[in-house]
Amino acid sequence: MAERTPWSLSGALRGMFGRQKIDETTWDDLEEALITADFGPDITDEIVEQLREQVARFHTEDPKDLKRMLRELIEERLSKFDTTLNLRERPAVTLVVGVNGVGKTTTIGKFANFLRINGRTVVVAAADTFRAAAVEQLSTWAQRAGAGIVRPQQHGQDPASVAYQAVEIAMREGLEMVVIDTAGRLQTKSGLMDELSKIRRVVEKLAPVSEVLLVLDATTGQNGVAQAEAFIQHAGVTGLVVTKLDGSAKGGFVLAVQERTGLPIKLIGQGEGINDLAGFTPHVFAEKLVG
Ligand SMILES: Nc1nc2c(ncn2[C@@H]2O[C@H](COP(=O)(O)OP(=O)(O)OP(=O)(O)O)[C@@H](O)[C@H]2O)c(=O)[nH]1
Repeated sequence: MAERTPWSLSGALRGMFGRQKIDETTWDDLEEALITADFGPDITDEIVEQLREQVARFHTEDPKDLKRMLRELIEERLSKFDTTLNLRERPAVTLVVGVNGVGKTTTIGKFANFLRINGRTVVVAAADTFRAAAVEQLSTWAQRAGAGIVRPQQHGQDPASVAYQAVEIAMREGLEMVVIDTAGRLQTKSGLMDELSKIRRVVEKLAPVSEVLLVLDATTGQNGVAQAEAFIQHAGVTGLVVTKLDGSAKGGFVLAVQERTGLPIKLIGQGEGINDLAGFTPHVFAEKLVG
């Protein structure tokens, strides 16, 4: 995981854990820190209440105990979801979806690189067939990652046919991973959402889709949860990727989005570099979050 962790609560909690004893100010400060970090009001209330109970039960007044309890509680809640990527099929097909500009193409570049480092053969499909710049951007990433690419043969070609071709090539050439980039779309545009269902249906004529990853930008905060819902309905999302955590103070978004959608976070993006992508490990994340 990258070193920069602006989403860590440690700064916000420093004053509070620096005091001698837990008192009412401690609880106010904790609540404020959790709200600021975008845990959302409901989860914040639940966490504060559970910690108050634990502190009373263990008769402790030591802020260090409270810090440990907070870390453990967040880890326990994050761990309720299975964050492992399911890439056992051959080829394993991953469809990447999300609204404009959240970081889909960048994530695919980093993901292809991650798979290559782990010894997998990869082909990416540029199923964003209207934006030539998007195809070029993906092509540059594919080259850097050492992955093959299937591009549209003409402007505006049916995205489903590009995805289909990529899977076909993977099957013919024995490539292990297919990662499909899709055009960014607003969750309100039903035509574009139907297009996603079509890509999926067409690909499934050849091979099952192993993962449908919905990319969410951490800086959008709770709004991201609303975005997720339409995609879950139309694209059969299996996991989330949270990007731009490096530019966000909203580490709590990770727990909020997981609990509110019921979908596991499978990858996190923390920068624009090819190595700035990591699998999601609740223990590591909770430790970095609470400090
Ligand atoms: N800081 C930071 N920037 C990121 C991250 N991921 C993506 N970006 C940046 O976000 C911007 C948009 O990324 P893209 O990958 O083009 O987003 P997209 O979702 O494919 O965009 P569309 O194709 O327009 O839908 C680019 O400037 C990326 O460099 C991240 O984890 N951290």
